[in-house]
Amino acid sequence: MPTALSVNINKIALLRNARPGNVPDPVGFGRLALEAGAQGLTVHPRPDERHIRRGDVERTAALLAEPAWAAAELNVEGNPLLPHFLPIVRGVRPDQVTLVPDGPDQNTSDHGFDGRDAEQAPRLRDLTAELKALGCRVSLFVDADEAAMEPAARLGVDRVELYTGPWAEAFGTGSEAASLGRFQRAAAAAADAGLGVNAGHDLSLANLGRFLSIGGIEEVSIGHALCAEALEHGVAETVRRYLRLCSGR
Ligand SMILES: CC(=O)[C@@H](O)[C@H](O)COP(=O)(O)O
Ligand SMILES: NCC(=O)COP(=O)(O)O
Repeated sequence: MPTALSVNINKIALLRNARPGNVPDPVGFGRLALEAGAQGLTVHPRPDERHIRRGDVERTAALLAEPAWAAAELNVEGNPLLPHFLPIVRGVRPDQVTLVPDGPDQNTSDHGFDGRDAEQAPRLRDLTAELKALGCRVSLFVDADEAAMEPAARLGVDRVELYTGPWAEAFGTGSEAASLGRFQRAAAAAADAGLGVNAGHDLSLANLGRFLSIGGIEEVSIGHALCAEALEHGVAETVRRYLRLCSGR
C-alpha cells in the first residue's frame, strides 16, 4: 500500500506574511504540489496566525473543491481545545482534522495528545464525535508510545498521527535502530487497536524512506523540509521525489 503525501504549506505562508500582500501565495504552492501528484494539502492555523490565516484555509478548501482535485484531501491541524480552531473547521469541513495539543505560544509541535489524560479525554471524545458528525475523518497527533494506542482508540478517533520529531533526531545516529523499533511497535499497536496510522513532523527526503520501512503508514504530512528542498530542486521535482519514497521506490 503506497503512503499518501499531504504537503503542509505553513512555511510558504510564513514567508508571505513577511510583507503586505500575498507573495508567495501558499495556495499557489499547494496547486503546484497537487499538479506534481501530491494526494493532499495540510494547513495548521495557529491562534496568532504566524503563518496560515483563516482565509488561507478557506482558499485551500476552494482549490481542493475544484473537479481536478476531487481525489485529493484537505487536512486541517490544530488544537481543538483553543477557541480559534473549531470555527475554522466548521466553516470548511475538511476531509481530515488532525488534533494537535500545541499551546498558543508554542514554537512548533513537539508532543502529542495522550488519551490517558483523565482531564482532556472526555472533551477530546466529545470533540471527536462532533467532528465526525461534520463528516471529517479525525486523526489524533500522538507520541510513538504503543501503550497510548488503545486509549487513543477509546476517544473514537479514526487514525493517529505519529509525531516523528524523535525519529528525525535519531536518524543517522547510533539510536536510529532503537527509534525505528519504537515507531514500528507504536504503529503495530495502533493498527491492532483498529486505528489508521499517519505520521509527520521533521520528515525529509533523507529520513523518510527508512521510516516508511516500518510499513502500514497511510499518510505522511510534510512541510518544513519539503519547502526547503523545493528551493533547491523546485516544487514539482521535490514532490516527485517524495512520491517515489512513498511508493517504496
Ligand atoms: C503537527 C506538526 O507536527 C506540524 O504539522 C505542525 O504544523 C508544524 O507547525 P509549524 O509549521 O508551525 O512548525
Ligand atoms: N503533521 C506534520 C506536518 O503537517 C508537517 O510537519 P513538518 O514537515 O513541517 O515538520
